[in-house]
Amino acid sequence: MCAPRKSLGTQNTKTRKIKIPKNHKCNYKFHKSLDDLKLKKVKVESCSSSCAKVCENALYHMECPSSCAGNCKNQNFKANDVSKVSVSHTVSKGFGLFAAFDIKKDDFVIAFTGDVISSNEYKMRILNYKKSKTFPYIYKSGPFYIDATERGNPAKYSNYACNFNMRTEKWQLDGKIEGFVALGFFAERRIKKGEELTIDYNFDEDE
Ligand SMILES: C[S@@+](CC[C@H](N)C(=O)[O-])C[C@H]1O[C@@H](n2cnc3c(N)ncnc32)[C@H](O)[C@@H]1O
Repeated sequence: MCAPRKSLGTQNTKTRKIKIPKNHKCNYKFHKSLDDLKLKKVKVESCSSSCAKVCENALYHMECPSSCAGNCKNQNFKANDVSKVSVSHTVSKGFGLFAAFDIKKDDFVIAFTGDVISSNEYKMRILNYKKSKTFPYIYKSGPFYIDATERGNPAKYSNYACNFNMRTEKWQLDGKIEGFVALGFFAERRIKKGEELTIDYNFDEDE
């Protein structure tokens, strides 16, 4: 049977409204408690090849630094472009994410963004969300969590499907704390405009 192994939970989508910020540039907000850990920052070198979609950094799932030349194609997370998607109601799953254009296989679709928090902060927030009956949009990111509940982008509306059409990749970003991995949704196959965009909720199961 095709079913997600993680609990899907419940939520009230009838009373919620969806706002998609148009210029959502500030994609990750690292919680202040992470400063106390005095973690090193990741240093990604500019690549010597021509920063194509498959430059040497991209092959190792590392986004190129800003210092790479103007034509660099490996800047997906910094760009935080949400123009390839739209959010609409589905028949039976609440809101869902949909392709606003045809998308080629292996193309970057959208990053899952939000507050980057420690596991202690995660535990506190989960309790508070429970108390306030707020549905939590949270995924694990290495030893941290990304909480999109208050500050996420449309990626948080991705529903689960066992024959998902977006795979989740974990990328390292220049200047961010060591251990943090950004979650990017990439087209697993060619996707037609209007198709619902879905992921596998079990992508972090091995952690
Ligand atoms: C991360 S949210 C996805 C967006 C959500 N549909 C919404 O309206 O906010 C996860 C929740 O969506 C619903 N969902 C996701 N995939 C589903 C599926 N395949 N079938 C039924 N409900 C699903 C469940 O309520 C789940 O807890």
